[in-house]
Amino acid sequence: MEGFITVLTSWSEETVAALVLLYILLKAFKTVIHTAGRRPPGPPAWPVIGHYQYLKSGLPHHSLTKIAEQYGPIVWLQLGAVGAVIVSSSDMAREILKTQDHIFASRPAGIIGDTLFAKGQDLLFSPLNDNFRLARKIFTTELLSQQRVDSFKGLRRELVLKTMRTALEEGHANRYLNLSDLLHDQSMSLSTRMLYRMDGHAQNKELIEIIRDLSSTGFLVKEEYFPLLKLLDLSGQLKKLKKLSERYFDLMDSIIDNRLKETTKSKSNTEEDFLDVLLAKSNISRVQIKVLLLDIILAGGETIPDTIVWAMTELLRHPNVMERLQNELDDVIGKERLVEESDLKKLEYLQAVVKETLRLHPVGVLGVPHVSIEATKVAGYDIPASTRVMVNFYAIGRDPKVWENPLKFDPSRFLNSPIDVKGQQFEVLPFSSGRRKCPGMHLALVSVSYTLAQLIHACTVSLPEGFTHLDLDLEEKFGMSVAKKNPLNLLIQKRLPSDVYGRTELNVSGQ
Ligand code: HEM
Repeated sequence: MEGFITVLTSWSEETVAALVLLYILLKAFKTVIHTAGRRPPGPPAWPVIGHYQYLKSGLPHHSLTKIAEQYGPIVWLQLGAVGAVIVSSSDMAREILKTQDHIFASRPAGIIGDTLFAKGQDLLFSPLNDNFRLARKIFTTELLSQQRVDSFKGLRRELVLKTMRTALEEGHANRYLNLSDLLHDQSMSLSTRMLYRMDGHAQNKELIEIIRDLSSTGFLVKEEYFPLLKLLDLSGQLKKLKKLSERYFDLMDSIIDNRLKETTKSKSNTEEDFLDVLLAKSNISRVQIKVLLLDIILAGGETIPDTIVWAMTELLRHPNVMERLQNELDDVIGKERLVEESDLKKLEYLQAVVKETLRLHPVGVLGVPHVSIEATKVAGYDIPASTRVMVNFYAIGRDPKVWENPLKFDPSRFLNSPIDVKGQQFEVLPFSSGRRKCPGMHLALVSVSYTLAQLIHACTVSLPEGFTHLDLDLEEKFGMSVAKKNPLNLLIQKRLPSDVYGRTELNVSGQ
């Protein structure tokens, strides 16, 4: 009852009136939300809102994990007018993402996909259709293929060293800095340089503002679950999203126009970026180009820095793990040079640290909703067509039936273990699996591992005075990427002999 009242009191009178009207209409016309059949279990539902309060809670992946503990690994929720299934175990995830991938690999139509992504003409929000097949092929074989990701190795090195230079300069002046801010700047530069070679340009600043506004608007739009609210748009959310979308489309139009002029004047581009690749294709429209680029900015921009911040937080909370990682780096790299990306495959403990971070902190905690394209059965339960499906990756990585001491940060569990995070095994699925598996996985793993290795090998990282590792919290902030809520302020200083920095771009002024 409390949850129901909290939800209602947080909405305006008009919203409540609209909901009541919707309820009366549904009753009057005997709208059948549940078709006959044996549904998965679930908690009792409230009239009108159903189980929507579980999504509305600050951290939905936590409330959904609690429901799974009570009702089992497959649960039915009525989210306003939308029927949904939440799965929270590796067996159920295998069923959805592998065995019945052909039925569950589509995306539901929704407000974000419609408004920002031109009715799902991108990849992230595309239903299972020809657009999906084309976009997926472009992402996996061209934009984010291993070869393309490797071609940006020099760019990643340049940006990581730039980040470290800023950090060391601040550290030299005894100033603490917010690690998340620093890494988000690095990640945005990486995205925009890969996308269209621009960094620090005025248009780039405009893009950063748009993305910031988009993230703060949030991706759980309640109007999506209550059609009448969508019609009325009392909260103004839809209008706001439309405005942001127009700003983004205008900005990209000017970038594309400039590029077209540039390439007709001279074809002397040295390094092919994503915009070049997409413009060279005759089978995609300008709108598709814009929404595909937005996918990369939104899906990649925050997930990488947020994961590095989680890894650093866990390392600082576990000094023994930090020491073991530093020892590995010193043994394999030595203290006379910096880490290079080509060293990563030799750094087994580093890889285990990254996997363990992704097990406990899979930043895409609930992934992106899937939808069933036809009626089917899962674990003996009837799942109607058009059911929204969410996989709780957060719960799966912490499942006590699978993981011993699941809440302990212990990278050694991944040493000499056949379990990886790449979606082949279902015990841990930070990148999901199947047709919708994250196509940015290779870029993400190499970027996270390389940045983390540089920071731990070349820097000493200290907490503010008076803080110990016991003071570090793991509070989360929900969003498209689940980030650490409280800032991680650090003093970052040199760890290696001075001449190592002097021989690289890390020659910090005044040191
Ligand atoms: C640590 C970093 C990352 C994590 C944990 C992550 C996780 C995920 C997850 C869970 C999904 C949903 C899969 C599903 O629907 O079943 C996803 C989809 C996606 N990710 Fe990532 N991701 C990361 C980084 C990236 C990066 C760097 C990019 C691009 C540069 C990217 C691009 C995408 C795209 C385009 C999709 C949609 C795929 C589709 O719908 O077919 N991701 N990611």
